[in-house]
Amino acid sequence: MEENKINKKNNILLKVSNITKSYTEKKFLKKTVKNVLKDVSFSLEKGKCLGIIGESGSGKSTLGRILTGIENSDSGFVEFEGKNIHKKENKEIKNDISIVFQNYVSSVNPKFSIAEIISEPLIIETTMKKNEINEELKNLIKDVGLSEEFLERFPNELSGGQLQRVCIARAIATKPKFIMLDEAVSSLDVSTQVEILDLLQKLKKEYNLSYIFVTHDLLTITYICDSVIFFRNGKIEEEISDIKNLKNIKKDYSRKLIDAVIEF
Ligand SMILES: Nc1ncnc2c1ncn2[C@@H]1O[C@H](COP(=O)(O)OP(=O)(O)OP(=O)(O)O)[C@@H](O)[C@H]1O
Repeated sequence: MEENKINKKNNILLKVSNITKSYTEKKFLKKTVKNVLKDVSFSLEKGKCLGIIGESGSGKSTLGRILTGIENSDSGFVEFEGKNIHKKENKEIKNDISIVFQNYVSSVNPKFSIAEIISEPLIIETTMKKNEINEELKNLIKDVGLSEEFLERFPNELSGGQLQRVCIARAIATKPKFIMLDEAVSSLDVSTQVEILDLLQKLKKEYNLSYIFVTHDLLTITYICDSVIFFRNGKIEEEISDIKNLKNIKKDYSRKLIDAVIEF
């Protein structure tokens, strides 16, 4: 039992402890403080996919920005392999973390070719030479299920699903250990969603990745995640550590989210 606990501890990739975050809003010269995240704690095991589901405005994207180091929390901390990601001396952790957003169109520069879009992180974050980058681009585009000729194209010449594949290729380019997927399939039609989720499953194995999938869609979670957190008003309402036990949820709010899917 004790050995189990130690193994589990060694296997933690991301540990989130007591995160709080508030924003101050000005309305008609009056300042109001909105508490968006309230004492949020959880962890992600290596090689796993954790789903975070909640209603619109519950704070999922804010949490995603804090977990990836884009934004600071007011209190609490996020550790990646035991190191605080918000400390300057640990800034190299950023290379181990990537993000894929819902809006693939605004995520890319329309004036850049697909080759330029995918190579951007390789140019910024690695010391690879031009010919090495060109070779790597061919591998990456193939790994996301597109042919080499796509490298010459521009974003407006791709479908939504193809462009999201390009964003995924860019996200895996520097071989991160962790990808935050923020509503990454929500803008796609259902059959393309399944294709992208299958691709993410394949890449998870090939690249040894761990995911957090932030979404309002339970079907996406049941398709790809190992565990799920139900998020409400900036707080964890309930956590199911094995997605197979989803039927054992206790809280009314989680039940409501599940029933909404079943009715659909
Ligand atoms: N930079 C900001 N300044 C002020 N308020 C913000 C900011 N970012 C988020 N908020 C507020 O924080 C709350 C949570 O927003 P967030 O985008 O994290 O929720 P969400 O669960 O991801 O919602 P959705 O699913 O609609 O994207 C909202 O009320 C939002 O208006």
